[in-house]
Amino acid sequence: MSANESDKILDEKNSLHESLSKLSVNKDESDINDSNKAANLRDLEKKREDYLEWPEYFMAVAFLSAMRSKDPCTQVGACITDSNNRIVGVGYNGMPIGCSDEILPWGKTSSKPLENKYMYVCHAEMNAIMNKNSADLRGCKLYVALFPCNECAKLIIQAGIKEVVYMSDKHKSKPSTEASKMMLNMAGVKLQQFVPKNSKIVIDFKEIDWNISI
Ligand SMILES: Nc1ccn([C@H]2C[C@H](O)[C@@H](COP(=O)(O)O)O2)c(=O)n1
Ligand SMILES: [Zn+2]
Repeated sequence: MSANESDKILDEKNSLHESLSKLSVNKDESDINDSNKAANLRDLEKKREDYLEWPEYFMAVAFLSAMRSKDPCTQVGACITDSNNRIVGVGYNGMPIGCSDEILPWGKTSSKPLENKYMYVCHAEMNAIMNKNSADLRGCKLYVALFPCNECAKLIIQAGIKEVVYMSDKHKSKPSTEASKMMLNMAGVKLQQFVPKNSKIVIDFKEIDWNISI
């Protein structure tokens, strides 16, 4: 055999080898795809593990209702639940029913108390209690974004709510928070700061594959 012929045979052999190894990579990829598909199908036959737990769900409901607030500075939501984990009241901070939130002030820096929101705004906790859809709130839990003020603490206690789960205690050095804590502790209301398991809970209408046109 000539040197030319032997080079040609070697080239053909190499190219065959290359094609075979490409085929085997493609086969590996397709094996991985198949096993991913099988795993996904198996997942659809099992209970989901990444569902929202009750506290996450109730705090998320509180935060969602806060999004209804027209307060330009602080939006607070509250959610009350009974011992069967049923939501029995939801509220957010806003002006009293029948009092126009176009007319009453939303500012807080006027030297005239009547021109600030504080005189008028109903707090989220108050609204959640007033909006209750069950006969009474004895033994219920209240989930709220901000620690309740002293006025709301009185309502919580009188309503018979037994536990407050709050997210932020950022006004802890205010006298109204101190008075609130004193009363809630005296009345035996359990206070628990919420530690979120999810840093984000997202509702993305566009991500949901239900043929929704947005
Ligand atoms: N636990 C709380 C604390 C506050 N709020 C509401 C009441 C006002 O609209 C606002 C406080 O005004 P800021 O001084 O933060 O501008 O937040 C509530 O509903 N519940
Ligand atoms: Zn309050």
